[in-house]
Amino acid sequence: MNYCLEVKNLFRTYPNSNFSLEDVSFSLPRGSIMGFVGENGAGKTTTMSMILNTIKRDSGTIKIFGEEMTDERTDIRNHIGVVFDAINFPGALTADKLSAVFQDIYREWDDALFRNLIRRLQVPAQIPIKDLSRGMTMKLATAVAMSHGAKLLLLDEATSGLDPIVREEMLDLFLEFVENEEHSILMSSHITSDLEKIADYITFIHKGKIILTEQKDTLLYKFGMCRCKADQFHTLDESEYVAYRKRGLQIEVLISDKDSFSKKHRDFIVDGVTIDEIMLLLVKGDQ
Ligand SMILES: Nc1ncnc2c1ncn2[C@@H]1O[C@H](COP(=O)(O)OP(=O)(O)OP(=O)(O)O)[C@@H](O)[C@H]1O
Repeated sequence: MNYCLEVKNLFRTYPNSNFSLEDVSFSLPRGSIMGFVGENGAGKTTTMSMILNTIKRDSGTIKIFGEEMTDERTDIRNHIGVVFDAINFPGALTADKLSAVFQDIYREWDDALFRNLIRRLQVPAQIPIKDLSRGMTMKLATAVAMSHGAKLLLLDEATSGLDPIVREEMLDLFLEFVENEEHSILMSSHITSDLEKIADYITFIHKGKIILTEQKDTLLYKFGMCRCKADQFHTLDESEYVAYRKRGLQIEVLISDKDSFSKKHRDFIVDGVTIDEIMLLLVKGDQ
């Protein structure tokens, strides 16, 4: 397969912190969107900052567009568009003026595309950035990330705090971005319903370790959740489930192939499962 991003065996510890990133590996195929999911403090921003090379890795390799990301490869960075939660543009500038600034910074800055995007996202072009709402600033950051010839977007909580209508507009933009099969997106979000709408792959990170990376359709249509009583649960072999969790008198059991499970166990009721439920079971359950 042709990958836009290949992250292999990343390790990183922080001084004065219990947290460590351990052996993080995943690959993002070109032309696709990967949702990056995990609890607060799981290591999503740390991983994305390493991909950008703004945080150093202790070991491991990162390949972007097939080439290794090193300190010298500023040319690769120019092809990565970034929307991080705490984006800081100079507050006194307007979106209008920002375009002129970026024209000098980015060789491939597309002023017409930028203006089209801010018009479409209804970002006021003449108001100083410091006076824009947080949602407007995130929309502006998205327009910037998409206007400098980026082939890979790193979106860290880019839609958090936005109302459902604006989020929908942003999701549409992301889908349009990857229509060109060369473009790809790695997107962290706690709003997993957004990822269910647009992601092709979901990667789960927990306490600095990747616990699952899978096609979204496999998770939503092949995985399943079975709720049963303890005596029923004890008839199952460990190899038949991914994780389970006791909730009151019920046991929730995560299944990786609900059709073959249902054929074998006709007395069990197996439902579909959401990304949130999978994460809860993987993180809070027993494997
Ligand atoms: N410079 C630093 N020094 C020490 N610890 C740090 C530093 N930066 C991050 N950490 C720790 O690394 C861990 C992972 O943080 P990170 O920001 O990557 O998590 P996250 O998954 O993005 O979380 P969230 O969903 O809350 O944004 C946290 O425990 C955080 O406190």
